[in-house]
Amino acid sequence: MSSNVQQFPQMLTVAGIDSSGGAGINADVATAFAHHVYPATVVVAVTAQNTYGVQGVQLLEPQIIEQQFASIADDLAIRAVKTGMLGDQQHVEIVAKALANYDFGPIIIDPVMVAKGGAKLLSNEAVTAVKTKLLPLATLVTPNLLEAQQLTGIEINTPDNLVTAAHILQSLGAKNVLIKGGHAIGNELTDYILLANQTEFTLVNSRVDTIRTHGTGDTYAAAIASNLALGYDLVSSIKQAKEYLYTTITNQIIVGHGHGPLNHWGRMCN
Ligand SMILES: Nc1ncnc2c1ncn2[C@@H]1O[C@H](COP(=O)(O)OP(=O)(O)OP(=O)(O)O)[C@@H](O)[C@H]1O
Ligand SMILES: Cc1ncc(COP(=O)(O)O)c(N)n1
Repeated sequence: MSSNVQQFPQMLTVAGIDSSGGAGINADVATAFAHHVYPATVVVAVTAQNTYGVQGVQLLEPQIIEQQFASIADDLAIRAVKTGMLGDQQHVEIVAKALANYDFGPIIIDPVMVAKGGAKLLSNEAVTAVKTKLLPLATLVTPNLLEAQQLTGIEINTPDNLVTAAHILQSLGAKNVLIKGGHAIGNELTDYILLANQTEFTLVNSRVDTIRTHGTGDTYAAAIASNLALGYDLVSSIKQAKEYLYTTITNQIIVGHGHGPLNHWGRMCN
């Protein structure tokens, strides 16, 4: 019998597990596989959640988090990394230290703070650690509007404020900034991107009328990281990720009774 050996680029996600499978590491792994990228995982938190909300959170002990990083760094060839839910200040600091210590390629920081259902996934005290320890490492930071407000301290209620917020995020150390517009009011959603070379662009799409948007932020960042691992430049990685995300939202699947997960088979449906 002949065997078939293949190699796929490897990416790493550092985040929490979602028992309902829709967000966090679960979304990241599904996204990576859909991109033909191999996902490694550092689990920072285990959550009990479903499409109605988050019922429980358990942050893992620092030692096992550090060991996961070391195990991966000793053996795999990671070409891009993304972070998601990190929980509290201590865990943000552990992750920042590991990311500064190991070379996993470009670093995408998705500063997850609150789940769709309103549960807090990052403590208030941890926001300072995200600003001072994680943002300086970020190749790209991908806050939603509320997270961008928290990190910059300014209210984003005009296009000018959005641009100002992106510049503040750069001044905190993030090389490139993507502020997501999913939480805006209205049917036209705009993501604003400010690149390291000071060029800017927007990605605009219409709002799909659905409540099945559990894990959109994770999926977006994981798709960008997957595209970077595949060797695409940052701009095309972002644009392709946005297209991927849109296929997962428009081709809906029914799971649970609340904010259901995305459809990572979406591209196969078109
Ligand atoms: N109903 C929708 N229709 C189309 N696109 C959407 C919809 N909801 C979110 N998106 C897109 O998904 C991306 C992420 O949106 P959002 O701003 O909600 O991020 P997020 O809050 O980090 O996501 P999450 O709530 O999953 O953590 C954005 O590009 C946004 O335009
Ligand atoms: C483990 C984990 N990570 C991230 C999210 C955010 O996703 P959403 O805002 O769609 O609930 C989540 N709910 N759970």
